[in-house]
Amino acid sequence: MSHAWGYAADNGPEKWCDNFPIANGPRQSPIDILPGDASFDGGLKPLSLKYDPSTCLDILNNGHSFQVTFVDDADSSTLTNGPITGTYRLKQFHFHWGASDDKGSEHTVSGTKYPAELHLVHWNTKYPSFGDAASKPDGLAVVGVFLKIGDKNDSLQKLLDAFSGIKTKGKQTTFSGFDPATLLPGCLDYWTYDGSLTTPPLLESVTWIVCKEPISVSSDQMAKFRSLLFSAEGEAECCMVDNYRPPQPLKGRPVRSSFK
Ligand SMILES: COc1ccc(C[C@H]2SC(=S)NC2=O)c(OC)c1
Ligand SMILES: [Zn+2]
Repeated sequence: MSHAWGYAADNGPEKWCDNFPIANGPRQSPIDILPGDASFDGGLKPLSLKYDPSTCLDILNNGHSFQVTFVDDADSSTLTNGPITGTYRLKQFHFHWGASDDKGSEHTVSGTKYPAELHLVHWNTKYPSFGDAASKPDGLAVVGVFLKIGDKNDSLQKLLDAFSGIKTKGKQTTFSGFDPATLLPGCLDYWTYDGSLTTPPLLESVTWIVCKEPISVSSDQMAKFRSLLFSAEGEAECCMVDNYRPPQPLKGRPVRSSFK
């Protein structure tokens, strides 16, 4: 496999196990969520997501997706309650999407793929840093939100309007005052299970919290996602599409729901 992992045939998800054997581990993500097999857990608390737009720092094309990064040196933007204990700080959010509207999400629901999926990445403040937390079994909590084709999403549009500055791999621009709460669905019912990062290093450190309700995105907006490039300036252009890992074996893990 070429050194750098990616999503192409020669370096994509089917090849990641060559350099990252945990790819075949016991708690890999994403998964296909089967609502009928999930167990309602009345002990699960509602999610408490409290985000401060002033902690929004920049927007970056990292060559795999685009991400918006937050200042995380204080408990300004946090996730508490839900299935987790303690306080987790928002580090970044990013997306996964397809080359067409019929695919793109990482998690699926009864085999249904959504055109895109948002990941809001939080780290457990019982550890000194994000990097340290990323290697611990309770280190990270990622909130996943599905995107479904429908009305234009004005909050997403603010991200898309910044794409001119981050078209190629490695490009980054300042991006301030964005409130990630505007990307959340109205209903915060969720499924939760123990999983992993969905890209190398595939660390099994994520408490997954997948929202049942999707947010909307228009087909024109999805086309704009696909205008980003995996490639760097000056390289042969490679459209940033199909940057999703397919569902992985559940291996006996319980999936709980916060709703009946
Ligand atoms: C510690 O090193 C990493 C590496 C990659 C990602 C992003 C991956 S993991 C995910 S969920 N979705 C993605 O695309 C990380 O995010 C927490 C952390
Ligand atoms: Zn992700």
